[in-house]
Amino acid sequence: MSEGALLSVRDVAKSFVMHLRDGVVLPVVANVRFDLFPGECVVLGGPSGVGKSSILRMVYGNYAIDEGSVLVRAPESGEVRDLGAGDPRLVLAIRHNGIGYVSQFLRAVPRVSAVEIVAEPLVSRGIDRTEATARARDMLSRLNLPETLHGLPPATFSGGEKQRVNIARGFITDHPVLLLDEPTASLDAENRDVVTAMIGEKLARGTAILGIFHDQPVREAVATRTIDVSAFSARKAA
Ligand SMILES: Nc1ncnc2c1ncn2[C@@H]1O[C@H](COP(=O)(O)OP(=O)(O)OP(=O)(O)O)[C@@H](O)[C@H]1O
Repeated sequence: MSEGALLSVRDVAKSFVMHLRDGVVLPVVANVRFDLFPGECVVLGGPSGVGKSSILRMVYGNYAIDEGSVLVRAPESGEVRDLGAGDPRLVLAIRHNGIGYVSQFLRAVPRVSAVEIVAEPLVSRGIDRTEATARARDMLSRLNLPETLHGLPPATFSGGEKQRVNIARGFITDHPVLLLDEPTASLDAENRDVVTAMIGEKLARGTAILGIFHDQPVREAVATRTIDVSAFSARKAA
């Protein structure tokens, strides 16, 4: 692992095997190799279908990898661990205090209010519920979610309202590495600016961000480096 990096992806390859289609193999990426350092926002670029989301999901342990390693530095001990080995306990431990993830869509939890969804990561890390709730409300207000919605379950919220609940939940903790999959896709210009500012604050505190941003103004505002995923295309190489 590179000196000072929080995440090192080393020679990762991934194919999808379509079991319902006679086991057809779809190679996606190969030889994926990059590092992520504190305070940088690395943007995954390249055309649709090239494998950007797949890389994020492999780094988060959602997709198993076929080859290579995903090395993560533990926040307290500094110990380096390989998520690519596919140990589910390690994946859960790293999600707890190592890597945060804001997916494109909020997983709707029935009957749980927006403010509880946002406060939950703090409560599960031992923060008092009253304080966690207050911080969740502040973050939702900063993202312009009307107070009347704070106490309601997001199932009936608009796409942009759900996305803001998702962003608030992902940003409320301080994971050293934060993965963002198109966090501003459904947002209006005002809320895009709020999220851009929130990303800047995370970077200033040393968080390392890896993300996909189709929205060009946001991408230009936040990116410190871009990786063109076409360079890792397994189909081109095949
Ligand atoms: N779970 C899956 N099963 C089978 N194929 C998949 C799966 N996930 C992704 N793929 C395929 O892998 C390729 C890369 O998909 P991916 O979503 O990573 O691309 P992307 O670069 O993020 O695209 P976009 O910019 O359109 O979101 C695509 O051809 C997609 O069909």
